Amino acid sequence: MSTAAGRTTHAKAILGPELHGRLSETKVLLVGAGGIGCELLKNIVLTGFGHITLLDLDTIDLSNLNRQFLFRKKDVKQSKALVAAQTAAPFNPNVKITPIYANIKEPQFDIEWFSGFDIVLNALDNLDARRHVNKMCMAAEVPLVESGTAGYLGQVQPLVKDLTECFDCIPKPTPKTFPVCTIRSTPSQPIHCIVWSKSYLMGQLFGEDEDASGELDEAEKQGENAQEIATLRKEAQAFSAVRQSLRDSTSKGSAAKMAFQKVFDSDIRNLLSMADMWRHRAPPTPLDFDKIMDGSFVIKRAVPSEPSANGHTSHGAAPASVNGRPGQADSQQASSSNSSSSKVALKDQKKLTLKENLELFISSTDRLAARLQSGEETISFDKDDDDTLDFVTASSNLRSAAYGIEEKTRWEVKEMAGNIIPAIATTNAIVSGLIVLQALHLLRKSYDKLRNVHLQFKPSVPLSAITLSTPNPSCGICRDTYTKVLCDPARTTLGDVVKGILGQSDREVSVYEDKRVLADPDWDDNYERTLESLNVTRGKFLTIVDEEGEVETIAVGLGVLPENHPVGGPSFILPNPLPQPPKKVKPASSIPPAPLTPPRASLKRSAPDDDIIELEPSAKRQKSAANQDISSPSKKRRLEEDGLILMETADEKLEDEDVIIID
Ligand SMILES: Nc1ncnc2c1ncn2[C@@H]1O[C@H](COP(=O)(O)OP(=O)(O)OP(=O)(O)O)[C@@H](O)[C@H]1O
Ligand SMILES: [Zn+2]
Repeated sequence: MSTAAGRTTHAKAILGPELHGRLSETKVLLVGAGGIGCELLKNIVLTGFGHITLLDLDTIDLSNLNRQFLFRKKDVKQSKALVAAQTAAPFNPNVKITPIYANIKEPQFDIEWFSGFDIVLNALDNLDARRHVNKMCMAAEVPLVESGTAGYLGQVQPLVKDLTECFDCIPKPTPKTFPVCTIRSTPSQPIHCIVWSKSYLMGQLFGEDEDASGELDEAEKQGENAQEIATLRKEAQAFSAVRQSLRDSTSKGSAAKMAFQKVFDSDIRNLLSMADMWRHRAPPTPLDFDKIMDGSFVIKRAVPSEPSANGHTSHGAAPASVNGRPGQADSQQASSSNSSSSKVALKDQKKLTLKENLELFISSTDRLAARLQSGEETISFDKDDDDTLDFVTASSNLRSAAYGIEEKTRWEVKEMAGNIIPAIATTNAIVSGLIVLQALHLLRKSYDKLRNVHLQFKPSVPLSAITLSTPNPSCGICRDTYTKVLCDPARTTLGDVVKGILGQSDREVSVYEDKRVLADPDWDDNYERTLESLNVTRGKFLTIVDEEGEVETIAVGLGVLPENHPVGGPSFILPNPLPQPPKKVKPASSIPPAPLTPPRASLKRSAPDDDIIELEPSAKRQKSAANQDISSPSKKRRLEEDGLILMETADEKLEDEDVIIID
């Protein structure tokens, strides 16, 4: 349609004239101009939102162009927020888009700033920024729509202070980890070899000179096999000669062979000497550098000395193979048949032979060694650094060959090592549409229509909409009573703020900034100090915790004095009226009460630089028992790391489910 009137006809008919009229006045903050953000910006511009602030800290990368349709090749390296705003503004002549190229965590984006919006839409990709925006929205009492996608999965969650759960009401599961011994001596899956290579071997050869003993001490405490730990300790110490050789420019060519022989031959022989370890699992085969190079290497897959109860080994015992090609006696034949198929396969998607992996190991080790010799102090894995990706591909595949595990292509290694789940433009588009629907419910205040919507891999019910839960009474974010103090931190003391906020109340309190304890009832030295000297400045929160646990915590957001504040006027402005935190809801009896105060003994200090200690504010340590057992199926790992909890399986808990009603 060519005219502005024509452009809005449908939106007006669907939304009704009242809401449609209001949208042009609505102030929306969109955080993130990536995969979801670009789609969402296009949607809200076309829906008729009139005042959009778009914020993103990043510049456009070539790899964004396949799904971030507001960007073109010429825009690479430009600010995402600026280019997205320029591209989308002409979609609606009545829209005003304010792009900001910055990190949302910067101090100028304080409570006051957030309060200027009617609604906030998150299109972020990390837990830290999501948690930050959640807290700011709770503090400023601005409704927020949270979202995320991972491959075919997606989620949209509207969050309103005091009405729904906030983003932090449910603790997020920690990323999946593997036991040390699985990674270091008994891998059974390709991912174990990849993690070993990128997190352990890279560190040992090219990282800081550390002996990794802390990790092994911890593993021993956790009850992992003591003899195995002792072997691993010896193995770690023996890295120093290889490290030196890699850093020595006269050892050209020999360092890679030395590293190979240590890691794929002698370390494996050491492990094999521990007979117990291989009773129920197939033992690895030490690799022979020279024989692989001349094509005569034979992997004889041994079987465990005792089959396990179900008759299976922990990883399949493959038949003998020559240079990594099962059942092929002629290695030349193996590599030539492989190279003919590789003509059609893309280079990165081709599985390498054992010899090709060894050659890649040598060349990537040489390249990384040359970088160390020319002054780079440490090198760690980066999926976009070809040298490190080649090294991790080659070394993880060599380890896989030794353990009879399937090898992976460079492309697959990049995905697995970089924790990459391919981003799918369609998923982002669906989720962006759902965000707008939830935003419209919020703006209408149709709270009964709000839903937590999941896009799931279930063809019969691709979308499920779940009724929202009420806030978790133990949440350390949305149960706090938020207020703000405008001040000049160079002239305002901690005591000015805390005593000012408490007013007539004689409650005993502890005061925190994030995890730092600044004061408690027995220790008030810092009350005399200025906020600036305590590094408590604009955008930060002072948390005032009631020692008796009778009333909820007060979180004081610090802002700046207004521009028209008289010079020489008071150094701070308290809120009026003062905050009145509600009585604390007692946790359910099954939940052990969290300690309400930090241990007293640790709070007594004399030296001035001891004036601040780090602790979790007690109110934040309470967790509901019901929230403790969230499991994390590996397929969903990335999304969960990003803080979105998905349903376990597609068939799961749809009692609350209802079909999304688009109105
Ligand atoms: N603290 C933050 N402040 C502002 N913007 C942020 C912050 N954290 C993340 N972002 C932005 O959120 C967007 C998330 O988009 P998306 O998940 O598509 O990531 P991407 O970086 O574009 O793609 P990929 O990670 O797949 O390469 C990114 O543009 C990123 O710059
Ligand atoms: Zn909460």
